[in-house]
Amino acid sequence: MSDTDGKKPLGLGGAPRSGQVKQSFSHGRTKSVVVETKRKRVVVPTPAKPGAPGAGAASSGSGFGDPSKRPAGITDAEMERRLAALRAAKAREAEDAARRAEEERQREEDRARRREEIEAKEREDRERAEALRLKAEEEERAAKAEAAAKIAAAEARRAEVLGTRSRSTMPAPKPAERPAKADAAAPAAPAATEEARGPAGAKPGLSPRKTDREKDDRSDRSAKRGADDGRRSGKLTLSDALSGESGRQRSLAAMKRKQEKARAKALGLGHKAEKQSRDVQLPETIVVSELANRMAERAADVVKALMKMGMMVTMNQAIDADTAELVIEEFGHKAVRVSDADVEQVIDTVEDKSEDLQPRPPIVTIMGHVDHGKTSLLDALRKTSVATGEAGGITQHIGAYQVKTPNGQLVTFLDTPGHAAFTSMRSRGAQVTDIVILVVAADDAVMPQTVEAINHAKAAKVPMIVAINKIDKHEANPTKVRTDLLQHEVVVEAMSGDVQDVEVSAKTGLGLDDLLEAIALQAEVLELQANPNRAASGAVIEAKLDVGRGPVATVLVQNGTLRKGDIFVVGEQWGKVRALINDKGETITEAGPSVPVEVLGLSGTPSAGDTLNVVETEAQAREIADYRIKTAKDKRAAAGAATTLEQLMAKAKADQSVAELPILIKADVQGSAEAIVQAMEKIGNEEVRVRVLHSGVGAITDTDVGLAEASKAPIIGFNVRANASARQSANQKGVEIRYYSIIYDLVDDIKAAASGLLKAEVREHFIGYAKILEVFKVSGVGKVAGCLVTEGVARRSAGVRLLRDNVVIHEGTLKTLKRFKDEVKEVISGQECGMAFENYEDVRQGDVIEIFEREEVQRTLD
Ligand SMILES: Nc1nc2c(ncn2[C@@H]2O[C@H](COP(=O)(O)OP(=O)(O)OP(=O)(O)O)[C@@H](O)[C@H]2O)c(=O)[nH]1
Repeated sequence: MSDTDGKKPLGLGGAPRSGQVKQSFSHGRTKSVVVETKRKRVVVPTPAKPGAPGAGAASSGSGFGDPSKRPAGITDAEMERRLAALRAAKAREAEDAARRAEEERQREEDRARRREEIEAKEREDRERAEALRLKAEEEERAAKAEAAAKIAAAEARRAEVLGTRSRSTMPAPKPAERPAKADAAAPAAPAATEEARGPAGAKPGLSPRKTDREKDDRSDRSAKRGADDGRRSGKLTLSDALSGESGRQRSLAAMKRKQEKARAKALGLGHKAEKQSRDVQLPETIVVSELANRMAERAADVVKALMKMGMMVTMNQAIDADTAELVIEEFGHKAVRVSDADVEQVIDTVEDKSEDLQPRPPIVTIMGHVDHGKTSLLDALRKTSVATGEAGGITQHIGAYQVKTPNGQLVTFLDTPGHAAFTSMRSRGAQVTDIVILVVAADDAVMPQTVEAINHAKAAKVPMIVAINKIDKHEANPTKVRTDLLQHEVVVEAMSGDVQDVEVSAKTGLGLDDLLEAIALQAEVLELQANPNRAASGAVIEAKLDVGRGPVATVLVQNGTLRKGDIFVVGEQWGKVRALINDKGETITEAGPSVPVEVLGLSGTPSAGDTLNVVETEAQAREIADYRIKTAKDKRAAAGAATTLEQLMAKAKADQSVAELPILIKADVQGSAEAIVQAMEKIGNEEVRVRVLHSGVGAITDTDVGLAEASKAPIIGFNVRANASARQSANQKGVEIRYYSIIYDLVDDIKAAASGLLKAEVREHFIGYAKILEVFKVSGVGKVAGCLVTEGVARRSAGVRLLRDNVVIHEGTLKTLKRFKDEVKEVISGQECGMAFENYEDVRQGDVIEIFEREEVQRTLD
């Protein structure tokens, strides 16, 4: 650098030397070009410093290391400063090198120490695993020896019994062979250890039962390592450590399983119990524990299986049938789908064989008009006096009693307050009566309720016996009763008919024996039989909630024998018979066919007419009851949807075929009831009418609600109210009860309701005409008619008719009504507009559009 011109900056490296050259081109153009020339690098040797190996390298290029070769233009002070900096740098370098060497040495020491530790640990693990293996093998040997001993003993016994049976037919292991086999397995593990060195090989506990896959994996690993095994011997990688660890655990578990298997084998004489495949009844939903129960599996296993399928459920949760079916298949069973209603199938409905049938007492219901002496007659038959204890002389309870005839036959009497219970029982399918006794007072005549009773008996196809009561009275006229009955197609024997008639007096007891005889005769004709040796079934005659005894039901056993302790389902209730009490108030242990009993032990109060069925288990009973509650609820919800007057009207509007308004009328007196019925009959025309389903006198009862529910009719109460239970059931069933005290209000309301059933009248108003002048085709809209409104007004919302030569071609609505470019609501006469029809394209020039509006006018009944 001594030859520098002094303008160039000072640098350590051989900086390029540069100069400018002026180039000349044609037309006088010139260009200055910078030319750089690189100097040859001069290496200046510098004295090497002891202990600083890199010192020589640092001096290369500049010659600063040698103060005698100072570059030109450098002051002494500058030179000194540079040399000092150079020395300091060299010293730092030397220090760093020394530190690195020391660190390297320490790391080497650490590595050696860790290697030793790992090797020691591996040794220890190997020893422990070996000990465990030996212990397990020892136990296994013992178990096998035990099993073999048992097998040998069994074999000996069998040989003793059979005499000829050869030992060779039984592949029983000889006790001596077993330990040998077990020993043979032992060297296999060390061999594996040899084969795969390091942690993978450190699995002396690996059972010889290891699967092929595992063996393959292991050999794969060994092969992979192959070449560097020597180099990496004694090293423990994380994956090796983990796999070694899990391998050991698996081995222990495998050994345990093996031991258990050996033990089970020994106990079962070498045969594992065959897994049983079951048919599992599967309803629409099932609780996990119940599913496990039906499969005879552990609930925990079922929960586990469900978890594997991705369903996190507990054993008390319900799962759907599809999921349950998968689980059932998983466990190797067969699912048998049953619908919810199938729960009822457990009820024994098998027809009795004729040889199992035995005669049973007839069940007799006494019916008749009020005060004709029903209760008195029953009392006289029972020789008790229930009638005298009754408030106001009206029968207030439902009962069933058994009476013995003079010739020793039993007759079961049902005492019902009129016909409601009889009908309600029949409507529930509980046809409990075999014979109806129609009581007609000889001093009176055939009355409305007598006729009702006749109709009920005829509808139920139950034979009748006419008891002409109060024959003791001097004004009694039995012949009139007989002739009256003729009008109602009841021809008694005295009138050469086939209906038995007996003249009786409940007061004096006259003719009672004849009546019982007539019953016996009728029963004989009916050949009443039942099978007492089967699960009982019966009908609820009455049920109540007794303060002391809980829910109590009077049940008439119809078939089978009901016993104390029987589990049953009755309507929506279920229970276990805690006690049976007969009609005399005595506790009995069993009740056969036709025996009325009070049943204690119910879960709740059933309804009259409900059927009682004995089932096998409590679970079944509960399941059926739950199912019935659910279906009843659904039914109520469905029924509740259309029984108010408003709903009925709405429904009628939606369904134009309905033109009848059904109602039930209850009034305080007969006169009012009749007046209301007549007024109702006058409401309506040829399109609608009011239909009185039933009219009666007295409070609104459960029976009325039941009838109203069935016919989806409202109940009209005129100066009467519903009793508490009727109110409750009306609420439950969604039956509307309306109270009135002024007949005109009632008539007006019903008229309004019936008017709602009338179809609304549709009136059409013509509003304008438009003539099509031209037809355009507009993309996205279709054909648009360019029109002139010639008369009235064209309205967007109005109806339109297309007329061609005064013939209606199309009727519909407008898709668009435009005035110039704008969509408008209305265009008046004299203006031009564009119209397009909804879903219609065939418009032509010269066609006329008729525009009209429709109005619905609600009609009312006059
Ligand atoms: N003289 C006479 N009176 C009788 C006879 N049977 C019933 N009575 C009377 O008739 C009235 C009505 O008798 P009940 O047995 O209560 O009549 P019921 O048909 O059961 O009446 P309800 O319970 O209201 O349906 C009572 O006052 C009885 O004493 C009879 O054979 N002769």
